[in-house]
Amino acid sequence: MTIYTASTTAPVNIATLKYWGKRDKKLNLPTNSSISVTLAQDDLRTLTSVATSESFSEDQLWLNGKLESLESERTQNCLQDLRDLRSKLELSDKNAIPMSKWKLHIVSENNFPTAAGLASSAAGFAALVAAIAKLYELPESASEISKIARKGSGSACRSLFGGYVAWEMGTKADGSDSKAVEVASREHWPEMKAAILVVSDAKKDTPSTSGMQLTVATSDLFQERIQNVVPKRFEQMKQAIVSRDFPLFAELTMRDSNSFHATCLDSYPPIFYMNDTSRQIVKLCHQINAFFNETVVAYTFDAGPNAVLYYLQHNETKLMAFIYQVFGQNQGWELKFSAQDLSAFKDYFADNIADELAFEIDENLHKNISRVILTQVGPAPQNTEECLIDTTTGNPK
Ligand SMILES: Nc1ncnc2c1ncn2[C@@H]1O[C@H](COP(=O)(O)OP(=O)(O)OP(=O)(O)O)[C@@H](O)[C@H]1O
Ligand SMILES: C[C@@](O)(CCOP(=O)(O)OP(=O)(O)O)CC(=O)O
Repeated sequence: MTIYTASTTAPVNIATLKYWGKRDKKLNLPTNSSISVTLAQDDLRTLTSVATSESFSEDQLWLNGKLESLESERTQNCLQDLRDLRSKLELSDKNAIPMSKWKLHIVSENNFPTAAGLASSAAGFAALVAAIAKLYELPESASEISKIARKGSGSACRSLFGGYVAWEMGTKADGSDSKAVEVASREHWPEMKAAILVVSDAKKDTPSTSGMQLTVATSDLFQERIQNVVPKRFEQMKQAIVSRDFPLFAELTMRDSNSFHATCLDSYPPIFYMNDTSRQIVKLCHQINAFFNETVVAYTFDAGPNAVLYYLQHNETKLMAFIYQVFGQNQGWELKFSAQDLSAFKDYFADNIADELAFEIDENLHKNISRVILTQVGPAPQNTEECLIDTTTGNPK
């Protein structure tokens, strides 16, 4: 019996204008539009292989080597939509293989911790949907496919694109206009880099889905955010990206992270995603920008304490002089920087910063960080020849 396979890698994306709140829980329709930067896949990615064959008896998912349930309504919605599109294709092309009726085997691996607030669900659902779309040879555009990933996890729709991405909230009740679109390609602004400070013990306070439901239901501040703050910011941030205006992009990003976490605190009972370490990092970023009298860094925090710092390549030495000074003892530096780069950061700190410093650096801050992930803006999901499925058995290799 022939087994057909396809494999795709998909990226993580980190929002600079946050999605927080649903107007429809089943379809994952948001209460505001959002914007994100797609990160490079050498550092953070999901690899998903899918297989289908007339001989398979049930849909199965292996995630990081373990069988996982495919029962969740969200996953079922994704599989159903993909099968519907395949079935449409089969009706229009009598030679098409009737795969839409066959079961699927899905094998997926994340090269980073799952469910640790590193947007694994975004990369995970984007990879799942993109791999099946490839297997089914669907002709639909990335924006169309993003609507299916959205049903898996809202933020996953943005991982269907590389570079700078908007999720347009849409207004229709059926969600047909709630999709991801490209704001600018990676090539438009390739200088954008990201440093993720993974805060130890990054256990989630409240899952995103229930957290945002609570905020929608109880926060007064949230109404102000979605009605007056975000719509304006959405346009400004797109403009900042198009014109490569880092100071504006950075200020909007930091303000939006703060605004999102303020609505969490304003929920009742309150939700705390940031912790003391997160707050110290916020303060440090403002101190760094004030020190240089220039915006060299922007922070943003998702539904957890990990910090994502955005900065431009040409400011790397200035920023990393500080960050390496504080977090140099953490893991992750050698993966991206040579010994020469690292000593350049040290020298810059010693020669240009140490004597001028008007604030104290907390020498213990690194103790609350488990590792540093150094990455940059990256491309859309990629087809790959690497396959996690044994093509003779249809099971994981
Ligand atoms: N490769 C994958 N394929 C399919 N589903 C995945 C994959 N990776 C993660 N998921 C799904 O996403 C869930 C984790 O999502 P969760 O929102 O809890 O964490 P997160 O995405 O890491 O954090 P956050 O969304 O707050 O950044 C997993 O339990 C699994 O159901
Ligand atoms: C804070 C966020 O990261 C929230 C992401 O929420 P999810 O996309 O994980 O939520 P569900 O749609 O319920 O799966 C902000 C963002 O990525 O825009």
